[in-house]
Amino acid sequence: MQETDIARRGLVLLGCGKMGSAMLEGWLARGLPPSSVHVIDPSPSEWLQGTGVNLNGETPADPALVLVAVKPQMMSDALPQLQPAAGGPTLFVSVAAGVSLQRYEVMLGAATPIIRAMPNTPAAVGKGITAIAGNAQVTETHLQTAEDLLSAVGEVVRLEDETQMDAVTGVSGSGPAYVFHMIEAMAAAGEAEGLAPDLALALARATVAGAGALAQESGEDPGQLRKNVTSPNGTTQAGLEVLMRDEGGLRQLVGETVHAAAERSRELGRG
Ligand SMILES: NC(=O)C1=CN([C@@H]2O[C@H](COP(=O)(O)OP(=O)(O)OC[C@H]3O[C@@H](n4cnc5c(N)ncnc54)[C@H](O)[C@@H]3O)[C@@H](O)[C@H]2O)C=CC1
Ligand SMILES: O=C(O)[C@@H]1CCC=N1
Repeated sequence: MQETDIARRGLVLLGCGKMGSAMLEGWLARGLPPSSVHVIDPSPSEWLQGTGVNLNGETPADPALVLVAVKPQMMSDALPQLQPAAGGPTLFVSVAAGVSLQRYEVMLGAATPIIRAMPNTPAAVGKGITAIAGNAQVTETHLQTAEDLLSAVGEVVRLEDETQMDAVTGVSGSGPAYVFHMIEAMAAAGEAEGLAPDLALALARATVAGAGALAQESGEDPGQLRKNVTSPNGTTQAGLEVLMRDEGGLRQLVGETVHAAAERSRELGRG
């Protein structure tokens, strides 16, 4: 990461659990100096303690950016401690599911530039995707600052409308968990077909990773990539007939899965 405003004025990370750590790991790996990061977390992990970041000490009065990564349920306890940085030049970025820009404006004041972001944990290896939407105080420069930071750990997309954030959360925020479960399910199925557990897991993991990389790098439509694997009357066709049965199967299950996650995000938004 280049010498940026963040490297000079500092970044405060409020909450460094699974998502905060995933992003921090990505930023440090890409050259953000640990000395510019100030983490507030009452239960720091061993990994965090070994990173060299400033931990639970005094934070800069006007950091370039405050990244909020506590659980939505902890927000009203955790956020007030950063109130002194609000209303000035500091940009607030929150990754909490379901917490609306309007709720942040109530807590931080409507004069504060606030960006709501939805990242995902592949950020830890630079392969995340984050959607962002800002309040009325957010300028193009703020959006670019957030994009610079978040693009260090993967892709960034801007949303036209904050209400799209619930659907984004259902697809890409929670999505890695669905894919990890697919790996678990394929490995278990391999075992059921007689493979040793280690071998079944290695095959499932490499297949999901390889298919993901091919889908990303080839630029080919995923439907065409699927057809490329499927020989007429061959093994894949036999498998897909189960997975895609009666227009239902996986497509329906994934639809219900994403809908449930998006609905939960809407529910969290209602407080
Ligand atoms: N885990 C994921 O894949 C994703 C999570 N998110 C969002 O990220 C946020 C954090 O989620 P996770 O990292 O999964 O949860 P987590 O429970 O792993 O991390 C939350 C962290 O906040 C800390 N904390 C608790 N009270 C605090 C306080 N008063 N001040 C400062 N820190 C405090 C906890 O010690 C913990 O380390 C949530 O709002 C979630 O919606 C967003 C996208 C993906
Ligand atoms: O499960 C959650 O609530 C968070 C938000 C998206 C992924 N993890």
